[in-house]
Amino acid sequence: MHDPRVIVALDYDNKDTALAFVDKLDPSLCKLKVGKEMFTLFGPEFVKALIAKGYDVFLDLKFHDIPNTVAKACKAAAELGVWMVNVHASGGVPMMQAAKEAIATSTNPQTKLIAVTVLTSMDEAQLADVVSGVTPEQQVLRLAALTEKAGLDGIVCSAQEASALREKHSDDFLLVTPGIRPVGADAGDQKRVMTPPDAMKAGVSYLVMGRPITKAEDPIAVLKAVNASLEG
Ligand SMILES: O=C(O)c1cc(=O)[nH]c(=O)n1[C@@H]1O[C@H](COP(=O)(O)O)[C@@H](O)[C@H]1O
Repeated sequence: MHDPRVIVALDYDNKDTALAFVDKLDPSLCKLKVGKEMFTLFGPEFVKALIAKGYDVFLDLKFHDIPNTVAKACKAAAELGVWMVNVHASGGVPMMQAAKEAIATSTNPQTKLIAVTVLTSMDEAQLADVVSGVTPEQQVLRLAALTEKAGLDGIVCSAQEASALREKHSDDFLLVTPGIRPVGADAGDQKRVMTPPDAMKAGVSYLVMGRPITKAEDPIAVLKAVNASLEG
């Protein structure tokens, strides 16, 4: 079956607005991401409603805590029936391994587990405030190696790091990239950005896009244009 490459970030504060948008889509056009805002407002029932409509749902709660806590949270997330969940790679290998093992013993063991490396909103200066002496690309490569060692399915990174990552990781290691901006779109708080076709050419697996689609006058038209731009 056709596997859509775009994951639309449903970052709405209103369930009806989100569902009105989703009702104009179909699961062949995109996957859907539910993040901290919508999950906090509308909870697991909202996630289950999207899954019931046939969508692959990425539950983006970016868990980062001690291994036992993250493992239990990941198991609970997998048991909602989501397609993918994520943790922060900087939580370390034991935390990531515990999360992977917990998903494997859940009722939905095929749930994909990926780890966030360096947030796409961070540039070199911001990263230097947190960890000195490394560029974003070096830090992403380091955390990607840890993630692979822990046996996860892939990482969240920016498309700017994708070609360097593909030199070290095979095509089945998922690179999921937010910070995707079509030419001329407002970057907002994103710092490490790339256009959809350039991201695909760099070796990305899935593109996460929020505001360039959800804030557009005609979101469906923008999504279809992005999909068409990936086919070339
Ligand atoms: O894990 C994520 O999805 C994520 C990681 C990251 O490094 N950067 C990032 O922007 N995201 C998410 O990706 C989405 C990007 O949305 P837009 O900037 O509106 O396209 C948001 O929902 C973020 O929470």
